[in-house]
Amino acid sequence: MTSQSEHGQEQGGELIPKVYDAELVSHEDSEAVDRPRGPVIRRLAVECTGYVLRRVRESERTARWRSVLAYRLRKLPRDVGRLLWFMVRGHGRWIGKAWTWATHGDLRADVRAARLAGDPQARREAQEAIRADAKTRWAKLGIALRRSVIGAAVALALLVVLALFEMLFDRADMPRWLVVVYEVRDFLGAAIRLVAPWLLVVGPVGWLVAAVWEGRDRTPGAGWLTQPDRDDADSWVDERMISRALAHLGIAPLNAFFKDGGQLVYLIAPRKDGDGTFARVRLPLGVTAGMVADRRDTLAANLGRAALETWPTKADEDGVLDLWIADKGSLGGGAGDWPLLHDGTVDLFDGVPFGLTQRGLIINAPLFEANWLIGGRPGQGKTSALRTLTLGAALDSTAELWVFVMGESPDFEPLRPRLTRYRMGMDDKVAADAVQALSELTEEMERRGRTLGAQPGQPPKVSRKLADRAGLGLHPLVAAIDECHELFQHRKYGKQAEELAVRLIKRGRKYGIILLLATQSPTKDSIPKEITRNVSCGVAFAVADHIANDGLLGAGKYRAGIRATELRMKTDRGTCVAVGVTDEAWELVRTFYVPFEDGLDLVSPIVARALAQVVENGRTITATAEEDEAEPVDPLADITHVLNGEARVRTQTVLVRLATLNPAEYDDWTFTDLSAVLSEAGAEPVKSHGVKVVRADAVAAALAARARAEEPERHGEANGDRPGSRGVLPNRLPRQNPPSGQREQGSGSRTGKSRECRESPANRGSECTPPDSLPVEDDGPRDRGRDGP
Ligand SMILES: Nc1ncnc2c1ncn2[C@@H]1O[C@H](COP(=O)(O)OP(=O)(O)OP(=O)(O)O)[C@@H](O)[C@H]1O
Repeated sequence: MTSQSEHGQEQGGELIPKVYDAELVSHEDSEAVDRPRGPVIRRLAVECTGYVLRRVRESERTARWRSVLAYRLRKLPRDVGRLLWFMVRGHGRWIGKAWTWATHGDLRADVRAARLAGDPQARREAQEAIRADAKTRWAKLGIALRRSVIGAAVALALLVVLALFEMLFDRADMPRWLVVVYEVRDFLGAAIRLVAPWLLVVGPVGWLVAAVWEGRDRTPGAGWLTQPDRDDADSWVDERMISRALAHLGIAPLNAFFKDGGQLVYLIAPRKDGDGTFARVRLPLGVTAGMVADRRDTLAANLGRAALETWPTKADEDGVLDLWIADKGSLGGGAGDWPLLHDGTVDLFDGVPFGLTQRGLIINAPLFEANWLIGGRPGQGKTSALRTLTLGAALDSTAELWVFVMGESPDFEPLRPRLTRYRMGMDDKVAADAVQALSELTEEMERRGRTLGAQPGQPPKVSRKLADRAGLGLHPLVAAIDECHELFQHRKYGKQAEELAVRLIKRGRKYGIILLLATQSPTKDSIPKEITRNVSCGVAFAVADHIANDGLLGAGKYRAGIRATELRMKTDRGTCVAVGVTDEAWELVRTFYVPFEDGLDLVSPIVARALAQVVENGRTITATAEEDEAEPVDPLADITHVLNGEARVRTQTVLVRLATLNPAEYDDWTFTDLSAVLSEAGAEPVKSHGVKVVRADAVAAALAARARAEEPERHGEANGDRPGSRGVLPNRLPRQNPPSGQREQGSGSRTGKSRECRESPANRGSECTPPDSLPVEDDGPRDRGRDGP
């Protein structure tokens, strides 16, 4: 029991402690009480300090201000000297202004000008203006003085009366309003006593600050106050630098603007943008972005940059300047390795890695729903760029690729196994095949239109899903034509090629037909205007003039400062100006380069990968990419053929027969052409019965002599590289010409190599040649090779 009363009561078998004194506390307070106090406070302090320190350290602004502060401390002596100089100059300017005011300097200048101009009327008026001004000035001064004296006298009289009244009467006996007046007087007196000593200090300081302000540097901007001494000072561009550079361009309205103390409005203050600085400036009245772009060299020099590193272009309005300035030297060096060099695939609907922008970002160039026009002076990287795009397309296993090279160049040889059509050469046959291909592409476009229309929901364009359905034949079809000016300027096929290409460019995009054109010569004659107008992606490597520039990039681009004329031959090889490849108005692109030259072939492994992908994805493509190369036209052999075993045939008849045999080649032949070929071979036409005839024995002798002459040449070729070839071709390079045996048969017939037959735009609906077929007689399109994957 005793123990129960001391320790508590027992309830239900449990001992309840006895409470002698207590206080009601909340749950939180009780928790706080329960926790040991010391560690909590310490932890809180540590956490707070850590948070503050982190914020301080992380804050970019703090870092910047620290750097500015350190810079200013280092520059303190120079700044103090500068401020002193401003103060002196400020006083000087005030004195100058006071002197001008006091002596009516501006009006006197008018008098002087009138005297010099010999205009007595203007002079008299200016002198009268001085007199009137002086009179008004003194009158105003008199009024101000009078008002001040009267005011001071009234105030003094009031104070004296108040003082006397206070001497005579006690304030307690005064009426309330009078007490208030005394209180106001006392308050004002106290305030003046308090402020006066401060005024003695603040007054002179304010005076000095005003003098410094008056004497401040009035050149544009005020960056000197904040610009820190940075490690990357070379890259540092600020408003002051830009304003100063613009102020010294020699553009009259800009000069006047700055002379009058104008300050430019920066719609976007200079900010880091990739490997450079970007700013957007509203230009003053009378100045356009084009005027600044015209003085790009001076602007670049003023900014301490190369012209290529300075890009003044028009923003949305003519009066707004977009200025991008590269960090010094950042545009040197190539774009690095192509991201798909060693692995990776492409979805053509997403684009192909093409190069690095000036901002250092990779451009995934759009291919689907796009057409490209690539151009520039020789040897600047057009073909390589075209090849990179085609290689990218090859890595999309659904894409079908056609390539036409209108010149003797092996740049696309390694791609051959992946190409559905490939023609290369300078002869008319390649041009004829290219036109044929364009014509078939337009037919294919119509077919695709019908196929799309038959799909549920009538989709307006090909989608990835539709392209993947092999049965529909809506896969991406990329047709690349290198040196396309040769085609568009072709005396026979040029016009037709132009019409077909324009139709394809205008309408083929949504059907997955993509045209890539590259040219050395982007003039208005070589590249039809309609093509320039309608291609979505324009790429200009170094070009010679504004005509070529706008021919590739679109009208008005040169004017707007988007200029590939600034790119230097050789130095800027591989760098181009491109429009339409990103959402930006233009890009300066360092293109990726996949080498195929000097024995280094990195293209073939990619093609091998592409082929493997095609097989892996269940598409059918065989290594029979070697198209049946057309046998080069052999006029001598053709003449023998049309002589038909007759001993003599009239030249007129030979010409008619030749035109029937091969209209593409001989349709426009005249006697001169025939005679030239025969004379060169030593079988010139002779006169017989008053008409010119071709003698069969002379032609046969000429053919035999040629065969004898060619024999050692062929042996020589077998033992070494062919002269004039660019780059080293892979071993598996297919034969370009038919075997000599076939040539000697000289019948003018064409040979068709073995190939597999699958459905393709080219052969869809037509009969296929069985594998290992014998020479075919047909003269129609001969490169109906294997289909697209
Ligand atoms: N992006 C690049 N980076 C580095 N070098 C390049 C690049 N593109 C091209 N080159 C170099 O320039 C050379 C010429 O390139 P390419 O054949 O593509 O020029 P082109 O403009 O097509 O010339 P042409 O008009 O004579 O056909 C290449 O062999 C290569 O050495």
